[in-house]
Amino acid sequence: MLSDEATEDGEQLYTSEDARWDEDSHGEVESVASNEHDMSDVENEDSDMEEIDEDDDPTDPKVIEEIEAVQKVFQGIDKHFRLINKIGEGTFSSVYKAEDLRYDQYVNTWDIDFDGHHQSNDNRSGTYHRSQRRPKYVAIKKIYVTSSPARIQNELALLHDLSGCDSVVPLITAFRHEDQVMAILPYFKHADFREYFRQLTIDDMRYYFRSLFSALSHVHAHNIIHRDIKPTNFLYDCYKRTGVLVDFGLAEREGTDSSYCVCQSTGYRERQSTVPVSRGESSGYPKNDSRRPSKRANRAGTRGFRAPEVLFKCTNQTTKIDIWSAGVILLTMLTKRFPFFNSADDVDATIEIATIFGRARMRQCAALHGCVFETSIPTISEKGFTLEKIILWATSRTGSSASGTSDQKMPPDEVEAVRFLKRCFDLDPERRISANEALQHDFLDIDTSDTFS
Ligand SMILES: Nc1ncnc2c1ncn2[C@@H]1O[C@H](COP(=O)(O)OP(=O)(O)OP(=O)(O)O)[C@@H](O)[C@H]1O
Repeated sequence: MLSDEATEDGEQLYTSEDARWDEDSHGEVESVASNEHDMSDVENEDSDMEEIDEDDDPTDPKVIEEIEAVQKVFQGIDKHFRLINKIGEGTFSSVYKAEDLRYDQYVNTWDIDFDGHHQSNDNRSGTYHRSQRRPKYVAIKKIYVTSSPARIQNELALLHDLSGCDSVVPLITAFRHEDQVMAILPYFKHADFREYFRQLTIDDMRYYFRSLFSALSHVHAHNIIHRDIKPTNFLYDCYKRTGVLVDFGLAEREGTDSSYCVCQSTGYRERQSTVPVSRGESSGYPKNDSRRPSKRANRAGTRGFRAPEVLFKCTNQTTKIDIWSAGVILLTMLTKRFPFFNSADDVDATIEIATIFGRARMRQCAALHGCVFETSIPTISEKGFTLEKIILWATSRTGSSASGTSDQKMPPDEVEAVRFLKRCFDLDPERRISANEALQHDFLDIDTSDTFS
């Protein structure tokens, strides 16, 4: 559990179980820090130059001002962290890169680059002095005061519960001053998705999704829905071929916000499958429909990544909504188009999905959640298009009848990727592949022993 602790600076802090910021733990910390180190064990580290990064050079006067403001609010933070630059800004937070100045004084179980195995055998702590190693970086996520306390508490509690998986960001600690809250996370070096997604080979995609689905499998095993799977929330290192899932600001425990939806009723799917898919338009609508309460469901997420059941306001959403969003990332890579779906609202988003999947399947999907799908938009055909066709179109590999050419054939590894994509894009969440099943799929059947960690 997270608990309130007072620091030497008199701030009220939340501390996680590794007792970071908890001054009571300093007895142990001192003994850890005083362990002797075999210099030969840290030789490799010594030779590492301090990483120089474009992130490390704040030139924008606004950012410098912001960093000063943060230090003013959190008096004494500069003794713990050297704020370096702003590295991210989202709807709910600003994220700063900082050097962890007191790394050596704590047990750093969160550190996947933990240097313990480089130490002599009798050094159980695996820590050594600052001067003998590379600087350790953290990401400080300053959550905007507009987020409700319950939402902030939820994000921190979920992060805390999810610790222990290399592909999910661990929470080092968190602290609060009045209405200001900061979460301290390990810093993950990653590339901007827009800079690399067009260059990825099918093999690269296998590694990306193996890592992403490992994270999802861990999150879903805890019955947690992330709700905001998108490229900026999966920090991927193309060189190491591993990624880390971040941003649990919209995440929720499955079932928290749910109520009965017709998709749960026994035999409903069977009855649905006997409904003729090519029904004509409905015979009419109630003239005065204003007294019927509107359907309410959690729609949190990012446009373009919402699953159809979210768009149809299913009141019993499951972890499968994350699988759909992961599918959107794969479609983006295969088509080399970002953002692939670009609708401004949920109606347009439904139209975009319907253009691919066609009216017949959209009608069935809508009916599954007690909705009716009808449209007179001529570009939405009854059958839609295959995903192969969409990908070939987007990558200019289709033929034209005018020139008498036919579509190019996809290589077998791409066909396998599309087969996997179809499983992520099952319109019925119950039939959609789960994260665990995905890890067993041929597309993700790779040897990850050659990935760096
Ligand atoms: N641990 C980290 N290491 C490195 N960079 C990070 C880390 N955490 C976050 N970032 C950067 O900060 C950005 C914003 O972080 P995050 O998604 O947690 O905030 P947010 O306010 O919820 O964003 P959004 O509104 O986009 O969902 C990320 O896209 C990433 O570039």
